[in-house]
Amino acid sequence: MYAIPFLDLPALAQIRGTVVLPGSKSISNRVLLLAALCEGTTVVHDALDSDDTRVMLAALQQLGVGVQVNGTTVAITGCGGRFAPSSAAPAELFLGNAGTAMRPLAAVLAVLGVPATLSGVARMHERPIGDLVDALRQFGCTVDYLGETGYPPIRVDQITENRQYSISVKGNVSSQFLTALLMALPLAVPSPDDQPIELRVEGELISKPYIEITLNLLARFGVIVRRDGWSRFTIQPGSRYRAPEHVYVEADASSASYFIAAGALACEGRGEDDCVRIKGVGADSIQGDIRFVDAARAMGADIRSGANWLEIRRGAWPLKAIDLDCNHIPDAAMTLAVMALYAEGTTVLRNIASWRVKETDRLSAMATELRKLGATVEEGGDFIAITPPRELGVWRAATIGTYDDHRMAMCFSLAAFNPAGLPVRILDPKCVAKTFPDYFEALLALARPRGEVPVICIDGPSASGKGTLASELAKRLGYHYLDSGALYRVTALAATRAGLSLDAEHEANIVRLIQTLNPRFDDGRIWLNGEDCGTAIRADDMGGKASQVSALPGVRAALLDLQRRAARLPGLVADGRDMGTVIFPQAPLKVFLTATPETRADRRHKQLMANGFDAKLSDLLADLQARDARDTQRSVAPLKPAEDAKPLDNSQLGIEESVQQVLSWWLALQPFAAT
Ligand SMILES: Nc1ncnc2c1ncn2[C@@H]1O[C@H](COP(=O)(O)OP(=O)(O)O)[C@@H](O)[C@H]1O
Ligand SMILES: Nc1ccn([C@H]2C[C@H](O)[C@@H](COP(=O)(O)OP(=O)(O)O)O2)c(=O)n1
Repeated sequence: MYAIPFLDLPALAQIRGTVVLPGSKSISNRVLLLAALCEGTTVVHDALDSDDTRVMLAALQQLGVGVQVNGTTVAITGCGGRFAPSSAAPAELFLGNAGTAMRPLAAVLAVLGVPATLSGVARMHERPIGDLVDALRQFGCTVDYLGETGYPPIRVDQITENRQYSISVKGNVSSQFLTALLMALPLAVPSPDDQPIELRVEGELISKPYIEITLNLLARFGVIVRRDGWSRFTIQPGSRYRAPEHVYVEADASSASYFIAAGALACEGRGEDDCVRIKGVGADSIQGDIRFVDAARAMGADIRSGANWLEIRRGAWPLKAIDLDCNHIPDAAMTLAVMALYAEGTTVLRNIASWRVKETDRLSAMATELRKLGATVEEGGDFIAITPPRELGVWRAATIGTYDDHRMAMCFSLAAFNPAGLPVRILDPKCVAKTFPDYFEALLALARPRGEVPVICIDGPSASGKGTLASELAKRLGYHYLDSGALYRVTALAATRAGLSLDAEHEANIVRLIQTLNPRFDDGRIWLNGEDCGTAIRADDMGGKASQVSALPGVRAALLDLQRRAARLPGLVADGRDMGTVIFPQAPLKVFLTATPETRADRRHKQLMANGFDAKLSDLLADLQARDARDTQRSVAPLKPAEDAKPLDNSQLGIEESVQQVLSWWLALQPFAAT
């Protein structure tokens, strides 16, 4: 996950490969709650691990439900409808911004009469719950507003006897209200002698497919609800939830929409494997958003599907504009809005008033951000009409606001396929954690850049602070980091261990040795054939040895490809001696970092001491000067600034000042207009 203020996506050209999507949020949270209401244990497989499922699990634990998480497998030991919070005081449940937790939990607790308060983040307190509360009150439930009437936070308490068995609920604001009632009310009629409960939907029911998911899952847990059209549902007496032992969660169909769209935009392949392949969700899906497939086909996508897979290629190009009632796919419809940027003509998405009460006012947010890219957008009460930029010159490199809305962030990543070849800046990319924490990693693993992957080179002499600066820049930009010196150090370590002298006579053997080495860098650690060799290569004498092997032309050639392959999306910061001159000569920013020899020797001394190595300052100074001499005077790829490198002497600068300087150089090179 990219927990950084912004992520710059370089212009993307193509996409192909297989993606395994995380589990569906809607199914995961329903299944977790239903399992909690059963007697016995249900093992939920392939569950989504995200912000919204975490708040659900935390709430269930607070209510005394047994929860055991092992990756994406969650074992829930239910309470058979009798929650047992650990303390006698009302449970205080914090539900973040998860509508799929707030609404059903509120209903279940109210129907069971379990005293509790339910709250969330500020946006959750702006998302309506009044229609649900009105329905619950008809059934004798006690629900009070703790803030503004009609919105969370709320408090539920003991249920009263004053109940009706024919309850009306409005269907036009959020289908989650009906879902919540359908999940909660069976708890009230466990005996065959109970009265049936009739639920009447007033007004048009929106997002019907989500109700189908609910009914489907209720049946999986042993409760059959009778449905008459979409306006009357009957909860039968004798309803009891039964643990199905194992439940498999489908991959999220809404998350699939981004990869379906990306394939339609940028997978021109025709070969068997030359496609975007989505695993875990397909034609047999119970999720409403699978119908996004039809909408994407209508826009021109070439899609094949099996029971639980999809294969996507570009079909018609440019895409075809559509005019579509999107009431059945409110979430995935956002993806259509961004696909509209690539269509001929104006795309109109209708009947999407519910966008206004989602994670943010999605109608207004979508219109604002699409306009930043150069599109012409008309925003109505319940529709949006999008006309793409007229010509290439109208596209703009935009800084996309994401409004703490995962779908805004994911949708707008698709703008990186723009024909103008412009990058896209996504603000607060970590908001995808709501449903798909590794979304950007998954996208970037399959996408190819339109041009070169952006690279920042930091070259300079030993102990000038290259590694510190480069790794910090990488962290802040969400880029990969290449510590090229570590490759020479690993080579020196392996050659020394193999008893090879580090000279020209043994060059061929050292080169052969490199071919067998399999260094792996992960999370700041360096693995060599399964051994964590991070400490060994930092030993006092290993810098000098690395410098010796690095003077051998064969060694440099053998390590060349390995270094270039490190340039992966979304970008790379590389440090070494010849990053700017030899390895990445096309890099848009090259920095030549220096500091006086005394400063550098002093830094290295402190660093070694802090790491538990003993070293004498005067020896270090002498070693460093010898190394400078060898690195600058060798025949191949000597240490020297690239012609277009920016010099930075950080003798008098702190680490943060150096980072800020280079960041400001980098940001000044980007085409984003200030927003
Ligand atoms: N600008 C700076 N000011 C003070 N100390 C620094 C600065 N940059 C780096 N250092 C410190 O100097 C030491 C050597 O830095 P390092 O990044 O390992 O250098 P290099 O990769 O160039 O050999 C580290 O302990 C680091 O914390
Ligand atoms: N791109 C590179 C990186 C390092 N080297 C060589 C030269 C250096 O003296 C050694 C060790 O590099 P490293 O960056 O780890 O050394 P310092 O941390 O700067 O002391 O490797 C190189 O020749 N080319």
